[in-house]
Amino acid sequence: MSAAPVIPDITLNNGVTIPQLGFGVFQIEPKDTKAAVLAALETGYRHIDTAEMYGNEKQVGQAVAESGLKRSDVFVTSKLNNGYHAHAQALAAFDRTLDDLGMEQLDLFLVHWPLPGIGDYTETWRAMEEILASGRVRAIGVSNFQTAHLDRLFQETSVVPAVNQIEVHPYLVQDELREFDARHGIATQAWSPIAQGKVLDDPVITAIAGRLGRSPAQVVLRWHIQRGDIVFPKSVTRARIEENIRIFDFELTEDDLARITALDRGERTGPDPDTFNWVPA
Ligand SMILES: NC(=O)C1=CN([C@@H]2O[C@H](COP(=O)(O)OP(=O)(O)OC[C@H]3O[C@@H](n4cnc5c(N)ncnc54)[C@H](OP(=O)(O)O)[C@@H]3O)[C@@H](O)[C@H]2O)C=CC1
Ligand SMILES: O=C(O)C(=O)[C@@H](O)[C@H](O)C(=O)CO
Repeated sequence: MSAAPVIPDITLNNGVTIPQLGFGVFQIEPKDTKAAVLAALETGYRHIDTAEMYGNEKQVGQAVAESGLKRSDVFVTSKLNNGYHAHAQALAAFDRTLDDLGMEQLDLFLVHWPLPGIGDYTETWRAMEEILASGRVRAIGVSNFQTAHLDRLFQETSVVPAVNQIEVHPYLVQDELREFDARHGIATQAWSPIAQGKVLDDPVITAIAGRLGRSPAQVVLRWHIQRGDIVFPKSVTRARIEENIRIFDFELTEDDLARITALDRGERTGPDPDTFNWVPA
């Protein structure tokens, strides 16, 4: 196989850098996770996105440890699960995440969901600020926060989140929230970047892919990269893991970008953050 592509870094608002393309592990069974993450690291990915909710932090940690790479060469993100928003529980959950990953320090820790109907995410965020101050995580951020949730954090807490990880793909382009993030120095991370496959047979995308001799997934991932977002497609399929990283040797035109953005139809594949208040039993 040819040399691994060079993946650009994005500099977060506290100076920490993160590879713009990573590898997501949602819905990868624990038994399959180590092999998938090792395949991604062998292919050249240096950024893994996991969460306590995914039940595979241990296997992510094992893959990083067994990869032969230095710990500092791999950027690892995890997320605080929904049942642990209270201050003491958030601190304890972070300890468990580090233990499960088998790491001394995490690169990025996120509040997974705001849960506006049940918790007080400002209390949660103060716990995150304490974790940051402890030096055991290099950056903290949020996930699925809408502008009103962020505004409340700005008013009542001190540290501006480094990232906001939200659902973004051609059927949910989220330009208003992305612009709000950017105005406040928050990097946007686009989850479900290919909408779990739902956008790949769209005629606009297949036509651009055909013209460029690329796959639909490569075109969509390239659209995210040129918009400046951070992405981490998931796959357990070696050929797709390799395909999804080979997006740094071609460019979409301004017209391609605009045509893909115009596919927006406000369609979510996942829950709506304003109404999602699920906590594990
Ligand atoms: N913060 C949050 O609330 C959320 C965060 N996330 C994060 O975002 C990551 C990515 O999102 P995810 O929901 O997994 O969905 P993705 O948009 O990454 O799509 C994954 C699906 O697409 C398939 N696929 C991957 N590559 C290709 C390809 N080149 N061609 C065709 N099909 C392909 C995969 O199949 P296969 O594996 O069989 O190859 C899988 O079914 C997650 O893994 C997680 O890390 C996701 C959801 C919510
Ligand atoms: O994958 C994630 O990070 C999620 O938060 C999702 O699992 C989300 O909670 C969901 O899809 C629930 O049905």
